[in-house]
Amino acid sequence: MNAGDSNNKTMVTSSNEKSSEEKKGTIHWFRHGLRLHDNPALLEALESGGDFYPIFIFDGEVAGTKTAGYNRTRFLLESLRDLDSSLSKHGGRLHVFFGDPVKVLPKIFQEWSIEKLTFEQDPEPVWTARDNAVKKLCQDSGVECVEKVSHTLWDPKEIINNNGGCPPLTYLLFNQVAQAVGDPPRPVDDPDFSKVNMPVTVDHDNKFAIPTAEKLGVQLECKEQEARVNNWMGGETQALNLFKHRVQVEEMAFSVGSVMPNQSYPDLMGPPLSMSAHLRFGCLSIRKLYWTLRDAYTKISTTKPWSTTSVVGQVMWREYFYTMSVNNRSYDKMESNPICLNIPWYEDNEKLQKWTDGETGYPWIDAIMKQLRHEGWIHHVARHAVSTFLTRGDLWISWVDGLKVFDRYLIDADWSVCAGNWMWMSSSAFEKVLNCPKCFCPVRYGKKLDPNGDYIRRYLPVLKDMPLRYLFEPWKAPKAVQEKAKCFIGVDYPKPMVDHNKASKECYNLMMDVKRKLVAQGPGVEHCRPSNAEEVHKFVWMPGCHGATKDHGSGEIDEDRLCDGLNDL
Ligand SMILES: Cc1cc2nc3c(=O)[nH]c(=O)nc-3n(C[C@H](O)[C@H](O)[C@H](O)COP(=O)(O)OP(=O)(O)OC[C@H]3O[C@@H](n4cnc5c(N)ncnc54)[C@H](O)[C@@H]3O)c2cc1C
Repeated sequence: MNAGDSNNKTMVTSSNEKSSEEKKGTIHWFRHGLRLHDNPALLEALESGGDFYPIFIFDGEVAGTKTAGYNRTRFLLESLRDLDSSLSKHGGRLHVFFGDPVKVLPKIFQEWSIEKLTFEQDPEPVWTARDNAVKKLCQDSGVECVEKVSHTLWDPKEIINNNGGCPPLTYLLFNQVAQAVGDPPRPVDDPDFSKVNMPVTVDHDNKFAIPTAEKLGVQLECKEQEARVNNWMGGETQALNLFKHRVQVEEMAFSVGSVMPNQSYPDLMGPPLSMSAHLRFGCLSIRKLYWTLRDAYTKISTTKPWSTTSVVGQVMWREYFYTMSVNNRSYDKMESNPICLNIPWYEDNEKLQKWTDGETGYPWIDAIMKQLRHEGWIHHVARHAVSTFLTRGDLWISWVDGLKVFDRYLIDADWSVCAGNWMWMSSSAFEKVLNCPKCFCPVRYGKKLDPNGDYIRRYLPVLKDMPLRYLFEPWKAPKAVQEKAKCFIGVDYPKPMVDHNKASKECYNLMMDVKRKLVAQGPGVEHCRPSNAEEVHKFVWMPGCHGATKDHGSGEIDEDRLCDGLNDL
């Protein structure tokens, strides 16, 4: 047996209680990793020969279903349908069950004479109790249980062990530890179904069928979700098509000495190009993405080694946030989270609701929040805009509240990646660059990224006839202009909920207070934070913004020194 085999990162629970003649079936249990390619646990199942049963179990939580809104649920169901269709090309099908895996599995172990269960490691601590219970169940019932690492590039526990037992708290440190551990494994071969028999159970009652969102109790949240303007579709087939396209785009960028065109030249209006939701559900293998891009980069940029500034470096952010969360069940909280600073955020449900509903009165912020609800995906730069507005930029409301909203509406919302990004952006950093009211001004930032206002007009049709001059601050439009645009501010579209100039200065001073108190307390709490200002500049889209702040002691901020590069707006 392969227990503890660290080479191929396999963890096995086994028992010899029953003889192998009595049992011949193998189950591969899909949870994340909703793909056939680069799926080492699936390969292990197929290697066994005999009867093979691919399954998925809805237990009310799997793959983040507990908190998912309509768009993410639909994305998951599409991914399952795609998987089912791919399996049917090999003569099989996906068998879907409902209930607690510890109750569902014993029945099918018996009914299908199962001797082996395989699954991909779900590294986040929210899944540990479930998987430990299933491993124990296998042990008790004499079923070999094989778990393989392929949702992440490295086994997060290996990184933690190599960092002296604790997670690397900065991205820089994470990269150093990962480098010391060595290259991640390359993708494994595509599956070969020729050795197995896939019994397709007659299912007159459709009891193994993939349910609808309604059956799962998830309803459309608004009519725009049906329209699918930007058509994000789940499934391995979609993921691989998109991947092919993305590789071409990245290769083209490498060949002209550029990196990360998706982030450097944000296209808010274009067709979906992001792979994050496919990576989140495992429709696309992270190792396939990493190695294809790294190889392409190395081939083209022969002089410069691949680096953390390329899209490969972006993928490392995902690893970093996953690794940090592994031993931390409170990673998505503030008070009980040992790597998050406690900040006395305001509690203001009314303001939180306005932000959630896209009714802040700042069109740039509201358009983003509408897109989030309608389509389930918003660009990285848009995430910066709304996360800073909610937290340190304007409203001084906890990142945990923002996380809950993202976790419901984003199709790529990952328990650890989402919380990690919110924590990093909002609460635990005193980097001057992040404490920059002008950089994150909801008017200036929007003008820079949506210079013609097309994005705002698409997601806020109520403002479609507002002249560009007033589009980002429509409250300044004279009454006659509002009348002509058929949009009265305060009636058809809200007045700004806060005055950004005042609110951002208050937030700045509050953040400085937190900093002063922490400094006075002596050696600081080790917490998740940016490594340095340069990293913030790479992570957050602030072109030309140098973030040089000067606090005159009285809380007065020298705004001209805050972000020289944005003066041209
Ligand atoms: C407040 C906030 C919340 C976020 N929540 C999530 C989330 O729940 N899930 C999620 O996948 N991303 C999240 N991100 C990160 C980022 O916005 C998305 O990963 C990115 O927009 C995906 O676009 P892309 O696929 O074109 O990225 P690319 O630039 O092409 O990067 C390739 C892949 O690297 C990973 N990646 C890139 N940036 C990051 C990052 N900052 N952190 C972690 N992984 C990254 C993603 O898997 C992405 O698909 C969040 C960012 C912020 C500021």
